[in-house]
Amino acid sequence: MTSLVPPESIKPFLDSYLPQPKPNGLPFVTLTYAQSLDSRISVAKGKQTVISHLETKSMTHYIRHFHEAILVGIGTVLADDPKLDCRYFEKASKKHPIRPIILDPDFKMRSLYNSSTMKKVNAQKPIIFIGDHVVIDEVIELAVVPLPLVNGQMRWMDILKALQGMRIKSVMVEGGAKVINDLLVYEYEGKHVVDSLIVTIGSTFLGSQGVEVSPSRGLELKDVSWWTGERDGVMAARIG
Ligand SMILES: NC(=O)C1=CN([C@@H]2O[C@H](COP(=O)(O)OP(=O)(O)OC[C@H]3O[C@@H](n4cnc5c(N)ncnc54)[C@H](O)[C@@H]3O)[C@@H](O)[C@H]2O)C=CC1
Ligand SMILES: Nc1nc(O)c(N)c(N[C@@H]2O[C@H](COP(=O)(O)O)[C@@H](O)[C@H]2O)n1
Repeated sequence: MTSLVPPESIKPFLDSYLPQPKPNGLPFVTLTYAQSLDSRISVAKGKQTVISHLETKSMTHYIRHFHEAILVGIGTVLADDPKLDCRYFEKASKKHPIRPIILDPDFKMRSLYNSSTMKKVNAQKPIIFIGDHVVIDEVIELAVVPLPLVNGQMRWMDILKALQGMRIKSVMVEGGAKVINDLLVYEYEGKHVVDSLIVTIGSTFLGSQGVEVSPSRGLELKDVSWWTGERDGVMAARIG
């Protein structure tokens, strides 16, 4: 397998947004995704849509290289059947292990995992965050973390503390729309939990039927930087 190598100029651009140890011991959270010019991340619900050009797709793998875990919601798994691995590596023999984390309150992965591409290509088994109502009375090969649901939702701080308990020091959150829209505005004790926001903007419109990223309220960004490539732009920033 050949490594996905981003353009050289992306590396210094990303440098100050990559994970660093946090004084509170919680995992460093990078929120990153690719959107169209009309703020859509896919053409329709449940449809996988390529937005990133190769230069920014390879950037995503480069960013994965600096993280210990990669998190998506079950909606993304159902739509994309993702690999959630890291295909940027400096030595062919040294693949970077990145642990897939899936928010799956009803444990749909129980029946999906065996036929997934993830199982075929990714040696790192996912950790599934499930609702604590789920009954498991058979032997399963997946690692599950039951969490309480409040109005059907796991609290983000519960998720982050559970990751901290597993000694995971950095997590790259990639989507989908529900996860992104929630996390953009989530605060704990008055503070945002996202440490870096890295958004690829593809040179395309996906139309009004597309799955939209638009959080429930506006928010200010700081330390904003831009990189522009052949077809895509990338914005890196911090929230709040
Ligand atoms: N362009 C991009 O960068 C990306 C695009 N996508 C696209 O996004 C679409 C999927 O988006 P969504 O349907 O919104 O799916 P999603 O991946 O955000 O998953 C939503 C589901 O995850 C679970 N979930 C999320 N947050 C939770 C919480 N706090 N507590 C409990 N359960 C939680 C729930 O079951 C919820 O229905 C797909 O079309 C996919 O292709 C996904 C990732 C990245
Ligand atoms: N960076 C980026 N650009 C796009 O155009 C995309 N559609 C996505 N989607 C995300 O990448 C995951 C699939 O990638 P792997 O199979 O894991 O390599 C998918 O699940 C989305 O999270 N990302």
